[in-house]
Amino acid sequence: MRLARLRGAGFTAGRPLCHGCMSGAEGSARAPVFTIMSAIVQFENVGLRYGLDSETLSDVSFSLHGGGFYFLTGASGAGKTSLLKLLYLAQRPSRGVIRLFGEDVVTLPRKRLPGFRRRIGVVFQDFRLVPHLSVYDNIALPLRVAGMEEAEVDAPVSEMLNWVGLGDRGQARPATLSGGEQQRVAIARAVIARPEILVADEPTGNVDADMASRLMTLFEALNRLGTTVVVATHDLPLMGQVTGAQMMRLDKGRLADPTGALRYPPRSRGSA
Ligand SMILES: Nc1ncnc2c1ncn2[C@@H]1O[C@H](COP(=O)(O)OP(=O)(O)OP(=O)(O)O)[C@@H](O)[C@H]1O
Repeated sequence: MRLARLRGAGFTAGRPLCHGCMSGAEGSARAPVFTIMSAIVQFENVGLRYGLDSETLSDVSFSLHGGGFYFLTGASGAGKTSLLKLLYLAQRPSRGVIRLFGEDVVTLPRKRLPGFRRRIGVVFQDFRLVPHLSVYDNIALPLRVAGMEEAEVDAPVSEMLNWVGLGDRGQARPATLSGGEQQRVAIARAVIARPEILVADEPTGNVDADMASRLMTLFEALNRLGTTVVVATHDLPLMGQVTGAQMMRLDKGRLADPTGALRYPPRSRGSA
């Protein structure tokens, strides 16, 4: 079923995610082809406390809609990574309600969590590549976990390697790559299986401005195919690059707008 979903989304050999999306050839001004749908993520009065410390996140309430593109911003230590961890189910909140895909995931039995996690692609701030696997095998991992037949793995992986500019590094081990190259492998691995939600924590922190812009174009291409994208970043110009994207700002663990209302980033063409 998963494979059928990947195929349905166009991920078959010879049928790329997006011709030229890494070169910007598609152009970010093109209208999204995917209509924004009902709430896919809902936080209601969520609080998070690590141990006996005071709350890292307090009274966080917001809704994200299927097919949307969202940025999460805020100063260092504001709680961005903590919020994303709640979103990709690496952490349970201390209080409040979190619904993903319409289901309450706070009270969900543990055995059901992996099924939810598989629907979410994550670009971790510290990459978390598997050190003993090649770059190629790291990127192929989600397809293999999803049960894709080996004969079908090569085309999308090779294509993804080229998109992130690592076509000649497929057999390298992660430790032999630069930080920026490892980050691109982490992004390729997160997006290759077309997750329903993509969560990326500072995904452009280690790459130059040109590569950051190209990676954002890749995220936009994925978003146009229906993936809801959530990116934590400090990079305001990058936020303004994505047409129609909205942003939330965290300030010392609280949303700057406690109602959860979203804003358009400065310089976004969608903010007019
Ligand atoms: N596992 C943990 N145990 C205890 N405290 C933690 C843990 N993880 C984060 N914190 C604390 O929570 C606060 C928010 O951290 P978090 O990493 O979520 O912020 P951030 O906005 O992502 O910061 P940055 O932009 O620097 O990555 C910090 O004070 C941090 O020390």
